[in-house]
Formats: sequence, structure tokens, C-alpha cells
Amino acid sequence: MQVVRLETAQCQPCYSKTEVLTIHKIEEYLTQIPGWQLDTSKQDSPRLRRTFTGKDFNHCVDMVCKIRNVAQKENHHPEIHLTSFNRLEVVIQTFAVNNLTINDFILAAKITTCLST
Ligand SMILES: C[C@H](O)[C@H](O)[C@H]1CNC2=NC(N)=NC(=O)C2=N1
Repeated sequence: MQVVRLETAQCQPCYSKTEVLTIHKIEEYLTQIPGWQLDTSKQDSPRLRRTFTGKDFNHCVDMVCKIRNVAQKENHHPEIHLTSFNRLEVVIQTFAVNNLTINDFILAAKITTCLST
């Protein structure tokens, strides 16, 4: 069975018919994005969530700009919350289906990479 490498995959345009991931696939893909949590607090609307701590506010805004570049390139976009002077919360879901698709995991993997350089 061919395993998708999220880091090198590309997001595909998504719409109402985009495949929603099974919990099995979610758990499989979660192993490739350590540090990200599965947020099931909203009924039937799972999301990926991760909090990044910056050195200071400037650093957090720099991180927002890096995420912006990745999201624009992939045409798949996260929610970004500056929750404190040095804390950045990123939440990812496929809005078209109010659920998780592979695009969300690809974006999470690329956000992790762009913030680790
Ligand atoms: C065609 C293209 O896939 C859509 O406009 C994109 C844009 N960015 C998106 N981002 C997210 N998170 N979910 C979407 O459904 C979505 N749709």
C-alpha cells in the first residue's frame, strides 16, 4: 500500500465532493505530523491544531508571514490566532466540507517545515 509523504505532496483544489478522511487515515497521517493535535471539540467537525511559541511578538508575526506564503502556494488556508504576545495558534480544516481531508495534513506538514527553518 503506497504511503503518501505529506511533506512532498501538493494540495488539490477542494469542493463539496472532496474525500473526507476516515479516522483510520487521520490516525495514520497524524504520525507524520508530530506536534499537531486532533481537535474533536466541535461535533462532527474535526480539526488539526498546534500552538507555536515565538521569541516575541515580532517573531510570531514573522511566523504568520511564513505560513501565509505556504498557504498561498498550496491554495489551502489555516486559521491563525495570535493568542498572546508570543503565542501563535494554528487550526486547520477543509472549509468546503467542515471536516479533515488530506489537504489539511499536507498543509500542516509544510507549516511545520517552514517554521523549522
Ligand atoms: C479551490 C480551492 O481549493 C478553494 O478555494 C480553497 C481555498 N482554501 C481553502 N482552505 C481551507 N482550509 N479549506 C478549503 O476548503 C479551501 N478551499
